Amino acid sequence: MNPTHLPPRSHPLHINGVQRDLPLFKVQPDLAIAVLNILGDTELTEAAATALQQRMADITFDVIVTAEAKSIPLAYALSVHSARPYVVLRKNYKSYMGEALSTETLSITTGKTQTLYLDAKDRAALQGKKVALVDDVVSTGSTLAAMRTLMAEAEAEVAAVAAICTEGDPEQWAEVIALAHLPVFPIDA
Ligand SMILES: Nc1ncnc2[nH]cnc12
Repeated sequence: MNPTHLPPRSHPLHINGVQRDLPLFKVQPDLAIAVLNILGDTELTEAAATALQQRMADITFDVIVTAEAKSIPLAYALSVHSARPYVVLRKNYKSYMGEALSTETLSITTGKTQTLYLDAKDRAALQGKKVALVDDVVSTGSTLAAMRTLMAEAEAEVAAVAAICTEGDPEQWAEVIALAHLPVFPIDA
């Protein structure tokens, strides 16, 4: 409890010299999360990409892979910093994606099942390549598991997993290169 005995309404985040107060958002009747949304936040995205690029400097990877939508700016910035291309796993199938691969994931923010698609041209580009999986927040691991499934089907090797934040149980995410950890916030009945 904070001094006023009210539950916190935001959570501070410090990334490579940039500070933000993340608003708390109820995702289940008994649980809130501190929401990180880098869309439109160039300063935070750049700070995170710079720090992650440094942490990944010794890792050999050919392509960055992320999932739509909030982490696309991070993948783009990391692509510029590392001079590697990036691939976005899509949440909706479009006809131009050809014979795409697909798999399912459960979103903590929407509580709904989503499908991730790997475009046929990206599938060809990833075959036999080493990839760095990138996300804004690794939370339940559902998106990460779906990304791993698609990489296995595309015959790409996962060389690294990187995120701005992990969330929940920190020990579960020891393999993830992350810049901060977010607690989750149980809500009393
Ligand atoms: N704390 C968080 N902020 C934004 N997106 C998330 N997805 C899962 N946890 C999240």
